[in-house]
Amino acid sequence: MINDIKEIMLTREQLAHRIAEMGQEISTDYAGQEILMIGVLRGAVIFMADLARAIDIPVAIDFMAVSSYGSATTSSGVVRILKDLDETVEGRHVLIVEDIIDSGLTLNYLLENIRSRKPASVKICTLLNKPDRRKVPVEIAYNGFTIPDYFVVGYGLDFAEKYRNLPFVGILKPEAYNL
Ligand SMILES: O=P(O)(O)OC[C@H]1O[C@H](OP(=O)(O)OP(=O)(O)O)[C@H](O)[C@@H]1O
Ligand SMILES: Nc1nc2[nH]cnc2c(=O)[nH]1
Ligand SMILES: [Mg+2]
Repeated sequence: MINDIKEIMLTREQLAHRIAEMGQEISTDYAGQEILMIGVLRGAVIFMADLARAIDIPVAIDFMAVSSYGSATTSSGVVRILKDLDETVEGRHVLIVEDIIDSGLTLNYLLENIRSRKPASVKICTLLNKPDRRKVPVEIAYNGFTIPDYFVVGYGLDFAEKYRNLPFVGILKPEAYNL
């Protein structure tokens, strides 16, 4: 598996260091309050597990799964909910947690959807941000790393469901795309 990686972009130490910083910043910003962290399945799971443990105020966690907005056909920005929240959002401080923001279409939809449920507040936290690929603007409150437009895997991010369990973020060798 590691032989499929051309280059490590973010080492496990860099990830751990930055996530500790993000956890402290979030704990300070929300001091005296409680957060509802909403992870977007499946990529965000690994990041969210580490981030939650870097936060030292009370957090509840929940997850949503959405369908991708379509590949070959149209990129309409319409996202379908495959798994909805179990928790109620009304009156709570929501932090949406993502592994990566690319076109912004997924989050643009999710943000509107969560806002319609009347949270006390809602902010976005992402590990990685690829601004070069943005199609719709997204306001990010907590951004781990801004990265150039390479397809990356590891630390939750997959290629065809593989590589999510790598402890670092890396760039695949071209031959690894040939399944
Ligand atoms: O900004 P966008 O262009 O909308 O792209 C970002 C989304 O795409 C990825 O999810 P994916 O659909 O690959 O599902 P996964 O998390 O299960 O891998 C990623 O985890 C984000 O949710
Ligand atoms: N695995 C993976 N999924 C993505 N979704 C949007 N950008 C990326 C990326 O660079 N890697
Ligand atoms: Mg994916």
